[in-house]
Amino acid sequence: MDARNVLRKKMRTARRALSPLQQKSAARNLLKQLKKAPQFRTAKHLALYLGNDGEIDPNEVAQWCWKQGKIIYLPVLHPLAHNRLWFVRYTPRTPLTKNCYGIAEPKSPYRSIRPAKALDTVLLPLVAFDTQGGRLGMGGGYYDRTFSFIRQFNLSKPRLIGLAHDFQKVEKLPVASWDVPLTLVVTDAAIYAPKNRL
Ligand SMILES: Nc1nc2c(c(=O)[nH]1)N(C=O)[C@@H](CNc1ccc(C(=O)N[C@@H](CCC(=O)O)C(=O)O)cc1)CN2
Ligand SMILES: Nc1ncnc2c1ncn2[C@@H]1O[C@H](COP(=O)(O)OP(=O)(O)OP(=O)(O)O)[C@@H](O)[C@H]1O
Repeated sequence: MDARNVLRKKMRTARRALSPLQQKSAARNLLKQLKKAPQFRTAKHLALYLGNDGEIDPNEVAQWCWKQGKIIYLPVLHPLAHNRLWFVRYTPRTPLTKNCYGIAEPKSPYRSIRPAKALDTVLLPLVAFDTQGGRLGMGGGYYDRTFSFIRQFNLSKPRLIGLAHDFQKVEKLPVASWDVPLTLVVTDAAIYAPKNRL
């Protein structure tokens, strides 16, 4: 197994070991930290995800966003384009179904799709992160492929904010040529902003 897979395994096991009570408290603290970030507060069209596999859960964030009148979206596995994501409107009444990984996603993706480039901010799940904007995901390359246009055209939007439990921080991740750097990482305990990216 290569070093990335060893790290993935270790972090995923640690995430899954959290109790429901620890998850609940982490989710609340995450919202507290996120509210301090202007890149989140000012976003109108915002993507997040449904917690899975011990990931820090953005459910509290979603509730708060709806109250604020923000419009939120969930990633849906693209039915045609290989390993890419679509973003579909998510409301408290959106019917969900499980995708091939067992992760819930909106049932009728053809309604209310928003192009990735028209999102203000994306909250990304991750397996491990470093404080220089590095992100290790589940290994499908979904987010990297979907947001490669940001680097390609040197855009400032959408802003990519990684969400994690604080223990998912590592010293330094190897950077792959296709990695799209994160604008920020927000955890239950802190906000990490890469030095040259504020
Ligand atoms: N909550 C959440 N939603 C998400 C992601 C995510 O990381 N978290 N994704 C972020 O990209 C996309 C889905 N990507 C995924 C990639 C791999 C696996 C996974 O569990 N792989 C298994 C084995 C693969 C298989 O069953 O064929 C594994 O590694 O154990 C899950 C999701 C879109 N939605
Ligand atoms: N922009 C891209 N174009 C082509 N291939 C890509 C691109 N981005 C990633 N990939 C491919 O996807 C695979 C998985 O990448 P990586 O291990 O970095 O995924 P990840 O960031 O951990 O996963 P995810 O984004 O799904 O959470 C790699 O083998 C890589 O070759």
